[in-house]
Amino acid sequence: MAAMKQAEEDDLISQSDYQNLFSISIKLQNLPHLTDYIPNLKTLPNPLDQNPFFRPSEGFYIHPGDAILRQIVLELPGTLPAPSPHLAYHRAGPRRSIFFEPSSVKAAIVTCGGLCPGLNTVIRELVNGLWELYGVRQIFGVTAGYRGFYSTDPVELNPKIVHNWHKRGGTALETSRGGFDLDKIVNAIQNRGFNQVYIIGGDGTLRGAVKIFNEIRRRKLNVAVTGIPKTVDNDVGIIDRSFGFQTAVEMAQQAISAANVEAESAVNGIGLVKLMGRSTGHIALHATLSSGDVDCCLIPEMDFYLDGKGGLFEFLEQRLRENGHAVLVVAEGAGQELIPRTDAQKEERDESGNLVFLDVGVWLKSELKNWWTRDHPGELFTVKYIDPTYMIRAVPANATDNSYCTLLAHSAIHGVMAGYTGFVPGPINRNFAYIHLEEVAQTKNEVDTKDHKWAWVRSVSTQPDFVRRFSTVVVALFSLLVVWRSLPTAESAIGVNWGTISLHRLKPSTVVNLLKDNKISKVKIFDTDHGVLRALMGSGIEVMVGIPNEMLASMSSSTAASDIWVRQNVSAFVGKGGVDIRYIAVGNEPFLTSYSGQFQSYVMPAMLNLQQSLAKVNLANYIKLVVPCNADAYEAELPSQGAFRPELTQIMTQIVQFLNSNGSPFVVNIYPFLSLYGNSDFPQDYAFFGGTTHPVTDGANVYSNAFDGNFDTLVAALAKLGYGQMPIVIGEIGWPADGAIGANLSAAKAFNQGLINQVLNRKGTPLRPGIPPMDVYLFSLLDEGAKSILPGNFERHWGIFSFDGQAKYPLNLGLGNRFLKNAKNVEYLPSRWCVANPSRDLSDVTNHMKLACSMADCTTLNYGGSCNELGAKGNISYAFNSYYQLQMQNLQSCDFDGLGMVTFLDPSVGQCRFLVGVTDTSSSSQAYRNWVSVQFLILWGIVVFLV
Ligand SMILES: Nc1ncnc2c1ncn2[C@@H]1O[C@H](COP(=O)(O)OP(=O)(O)OP(=O)(O)O)[C@@H](O)[C@H]1O
Ligand SMILES: O=P(O)(O)OC[C@H]1O[C@](O)(CO)[C@@H](O)[C@@H]1O
Ligand SMILES: [Mg+2]
Repeated sequence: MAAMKQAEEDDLISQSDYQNLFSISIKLQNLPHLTDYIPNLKTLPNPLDQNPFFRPSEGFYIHPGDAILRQIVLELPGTLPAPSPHLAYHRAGPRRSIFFEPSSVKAAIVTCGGLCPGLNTVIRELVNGLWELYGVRQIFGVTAGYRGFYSTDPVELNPKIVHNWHKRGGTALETSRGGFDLDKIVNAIQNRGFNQVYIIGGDGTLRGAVKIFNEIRRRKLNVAVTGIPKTVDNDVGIIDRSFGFQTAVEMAQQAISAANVEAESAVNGIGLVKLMGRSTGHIALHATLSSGDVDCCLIPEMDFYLDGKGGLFEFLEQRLRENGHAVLVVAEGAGQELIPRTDAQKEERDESGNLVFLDVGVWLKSELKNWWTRDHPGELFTVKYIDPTYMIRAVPANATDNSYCTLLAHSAIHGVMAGYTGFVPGPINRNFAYIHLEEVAQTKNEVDTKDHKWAWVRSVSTQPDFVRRFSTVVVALFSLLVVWRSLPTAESAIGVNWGTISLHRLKPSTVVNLLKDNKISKVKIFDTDHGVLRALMGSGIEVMVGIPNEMLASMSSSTAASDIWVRQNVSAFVGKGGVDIRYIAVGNEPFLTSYSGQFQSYVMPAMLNLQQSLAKVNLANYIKLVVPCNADAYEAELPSQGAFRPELTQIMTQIVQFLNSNGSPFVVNIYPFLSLYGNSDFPQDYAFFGGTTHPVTDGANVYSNAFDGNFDTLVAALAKLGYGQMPIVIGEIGWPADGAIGANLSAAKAFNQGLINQVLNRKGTPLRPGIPPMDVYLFSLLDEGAKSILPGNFERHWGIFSFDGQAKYPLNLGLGNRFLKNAKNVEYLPSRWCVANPSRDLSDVTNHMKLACSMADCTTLNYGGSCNELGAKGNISYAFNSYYQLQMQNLQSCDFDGLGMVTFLDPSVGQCRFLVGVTDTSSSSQAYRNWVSVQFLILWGIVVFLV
């Protein structure tokens, strides 16, 4: 009885929880409307008022305030889950007033990209809906995708023509990839007098639609644009699911059944089915769940491997032994990084620029055969490979998808007739909503391999998780912490430095997701920013935190100071579900020559105090103290003669002894770029990894790159102190992509990829052959626009990602993904830029520019930078925009005494990117902005005074 009462009480929500629920903040997402840029458009009553079948009753029309919440699962009682504020979208459906006179409507419908069941239904229902609901009579189909706008005449459509189309697969309008020519498309829309444009397509198409919408808005045309999301892969974000997806899953059943029959009817038979899904495995997952015949499902979101313990072959071996057969489903994008490719194949793209995949099914089939012949020579074995991919997407939609397509088309029409533009209609939590085109174009829907659906797939099939594990002996030793974590033969790992001296700072949780998406499992930060540490909690990522040089004096003063620091910054975060702190960097390059020894005497005492503090909280064996040194701590003509700088010999001896007794590695930062930058005689190719015409010969050893030479100089220096075997971690290494001659995208890519390949190939160096550095932390993850440019303008451009988490170039980190994945869910400010007003005389702009650039980042404008060739006006616009974004697009910040103006057209030219800021106003970015505002006032005062 008491237990029941308790359970009832647990189910009750207290009054305060209700208050909590109703006080949640909700942000209604922006939905563009024609009146945003064409004021005073005439409205008309909705003709549905007169429609005998509808006879709109109370509540029929959608009210402007009707909204759909994106997240409807709340956690009560207790704190509400992220995100805060909760996002809401305008509800789709007919409006009381419309902004188009039906007789003046000229609608265009186009389909782009690959096929998908239901395309013809959407076209048919657009035609029927426009015709029947609103009385529109001029409806045209644009043929063969985007290129059709300008290369062929459109075809006139009416309900009679489209009558049977929903029963046909494919698209009666034809489709294509490529052919996106913005000017030609918008000119054609304008010339042909289209005022409603319905664009049906996938992620690429929607990105194109965003550009068309922006251009139409720039030209202030009375033309509404909507993008209707099409994808058989179900990879479009925000909406519940895309049309055609259910049909595809249903069709896949036939292939899986056939594979099962073939497998069952053979001795040691394997049925292998490839399904579509370039970057997401939704079809494979759902087909597996509903079929019940599948033994193993492989999707792009999950790595797998073939050989060895826990691998695919081991699993299949067991299945064949138990059942005599097995069925394997693989999504086309799975395992792409495992398939060997020629250089040409690595670059091959389709007309739209999508990477062309190799056939994972054909490859798997051949690997399976090789495995069996190798391990079971002479034993019967059959693999039947079925590729139903085009059959699946070429069929007409099933009943569920057909009715979905109908609602989708009608939602689009209602929105457009009501004057909305630049939007996508789609179901969110089973209610149709209008979503900003750009938001949809940027969001991807991937399979969440941590949710219950994927867990269920694994539990039904008992397929492996394909996570490589240490042997139990190693795990036991590891947990006893007697293992020398830095065994010279251990796998090297690529990690990254995450610095936060930024003007536009991404949310820490966004950055942690970026790390996870890129499978980066080691990160080095320069302090113990609690926002960053909180975001890293539970991520499983190993972290090196840092104590800034300025704090060394206090750390060295007493164990009381180090106790507090450890308690507040380390013990408060480690533990189950916490941050996996593995290293504490005591200072950052504290022996740098330019510091003239100011931190030198604090390092050892600080380490000793910190070691004691760690011991008090039982962390001394798990967390290692290290001292990242710059490579200027040692010197030599030739690597074998390497020695620490004479004035450092004593302290280095103490440090190295300390590191050795605690099982810690030596951490060094090596920058071949700086050698090249600071020395005009330095042979350029020696800085990279592709071989050199200027090798360095050191006795029997020949060095072909600066990194190896530098590394071995350190090895020799350590050997002189008696620690030639000490493991070495590269704390920072990288190449900037902008801001100097030689700092560009291709050089940065060549250096970083060369380095990663060399490390992962375990080549080692002449003094440590076959033993690469223990870990390598790339410098850096993101650009930091607020860094001092004393060393050079390049200092703000070290990121492999730009400040907003967008990959600058394709880079294979060797961690499982073939390329870098961009940050997801970045909350940008609106797509607006501030530029120089072309109608104004700009001769008085100098002070404005100086001020803008003293606060915002203009380093790319200088010689060697990506925006160096903009010309005078372009430079001004760039400076204005950088400042405007820094000020969170505050309208006044684009004034510049009337010389600036806001534009909706992206002024970026070639590789010169005019940024749009991100909306996070948290922590240090805000602090920095406050700081710059003060500086601004001071500077402004000075300028006024000087004038
Ligand atoms: N970033 C972009 N900007 C402008 N147009 C684009 C962009 N990406 C793709 N497009 C254009 O959109 C059209 C369709 O793109 P794509 O071939 O990638 O198919 P999709 O719409 O993504 O559909 P799916 O991949 O589901 O078949 C093509 O005409 C292509 O040129
Ligand atoms: O062979 P095509 O027409 O380029 O299309 C193949 C691609 O289109 C899709 O069906 C939709 O994106 C993918 O699943 C597939 O990779
Ligand atoms: Mg696509």
